[in-house]
Amino acid sequence: MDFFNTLTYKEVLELIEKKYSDICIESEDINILDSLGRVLSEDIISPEDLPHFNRSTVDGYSVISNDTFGASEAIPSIHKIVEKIEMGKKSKMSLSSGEAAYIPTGAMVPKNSDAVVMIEHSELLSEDEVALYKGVAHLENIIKAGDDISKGAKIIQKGKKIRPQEIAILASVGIDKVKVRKKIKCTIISTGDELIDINEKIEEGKIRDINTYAIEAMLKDCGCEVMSKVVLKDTKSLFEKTLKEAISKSDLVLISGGSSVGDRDHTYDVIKSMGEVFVHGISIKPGKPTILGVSEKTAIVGLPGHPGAAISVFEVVVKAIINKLEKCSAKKRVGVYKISTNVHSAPGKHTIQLVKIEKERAIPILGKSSMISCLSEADGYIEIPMDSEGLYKEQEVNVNFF
Ligand SMILES: Nc1nc2c(c(=O)[nH]1)N[C@H]1C(S)=C(S)[C@@H](COP(=O)(O)OP(=O)(O)OC[C@H]3O[C@@H](n4cnc5c(N)ncnc54)[C@H](O)[C@@H]3O)O[C@H]1N2
Ligand code: MOO
Repeated sequence: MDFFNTLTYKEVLELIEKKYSDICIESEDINILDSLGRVLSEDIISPEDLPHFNRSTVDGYSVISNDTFGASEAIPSIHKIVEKIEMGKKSKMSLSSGEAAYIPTGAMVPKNSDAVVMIEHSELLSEDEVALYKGVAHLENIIKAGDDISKGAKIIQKGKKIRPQEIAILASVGIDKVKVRKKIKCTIISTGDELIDINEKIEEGKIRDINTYAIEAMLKDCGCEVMSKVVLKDTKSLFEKTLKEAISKSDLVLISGGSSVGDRDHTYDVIKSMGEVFVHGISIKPGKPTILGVSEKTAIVGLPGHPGAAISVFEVVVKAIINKLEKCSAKKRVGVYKISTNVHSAPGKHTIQLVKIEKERAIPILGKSSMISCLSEADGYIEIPMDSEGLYKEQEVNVNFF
């Protein structure tokens, strides 16, 4: 007999897409330097060309390329130096045939010039005359206006999580503020008569509260804001009051423990009394007794109490919910490795197997989901789909990094 109405992992991901589509996190305008790790809520259109003038990519002599045709070590082309271009200044000249202008890397190429000869291939004959020992092709050593980014082009798509690379591109076209999703407001509720805080004296039968700390750290790592966290005894009335308050001030409530079907496991009933429960049981290992629900515009997740299971479910389920709420397109950081040994998986279950990377091999870390030591040893995890019988030694696997 099974008290759970277990769904497949794929079905759960589809329900996340459907059931949380009405929850939309508002946007705010922020300075680009504060936007690291935030999710863009608008497409970014470049207001200008980059570069916005033709620039030299080398130190040398700006010329008309045709003039240098056939130039070599034996027969250089001789040019009159008509200008010494300075950085940050507009070139004053328009080159005529037989002329050259000295130009530093990054400076503005004069009018009519279409190539630059590197300084290594030149010899000053006098103050205003230079011999060029190498011919250059049209546009050689020049980056043209708009070559990198053209005005009006979409340079970053909405939904992108901002990294230093995005800050660089925003700066390059003079954008100092962007619209991003506000931080998701979260509340953590941990339940369990046995739980004591980390600075209390340990007694037999008591368990130190790990999950409140781990969940807060994971939420912060995802860029969420933890509004409050509370540790409760397994008392239904207190649980109801706390969840009601949490729903009123949060976009996402994470509950740890009490998600199974024991007589002290109230999470399912309490969420149900306040809204809809659409998942109770997922065919994943670990993490079967996971609950997903929604009340008004708040997503509610009941995580299994075992810390290993709670963390695994956070990785594969809660992160998908966070991405959904923020409309974020970020992908997981994945590496392909060979597995060091055969791995058996649970038939009919989507298995989340912790691994560490050593000598370019993914090594499974075997232990129960209640064993916390495995987590810190792991560099990431692999997912073995429910229709697979396991993995063979040396088979290639995708490692999702923590
Ligand atoms: N009859 C069944 N029993 C259980 C099943 C099942 O399918 N049928 N599934 C097992 C699995 S798998 C898990 S995981 C647990 C999850 O149960 P709960 O979510 O109700 O979690 P608790 O019973 O409250 O706690 C389980 C375990 O984890 C410890 N725990 C709880 N909270 C914390 C915390 N904040 N920090 C550290 N450790 C915590 C708790 O002391 C228990 O040892 O259900 C199985 N049972
Ligand atoms: O979620 Mo449980 O073992 O699958 O820890």
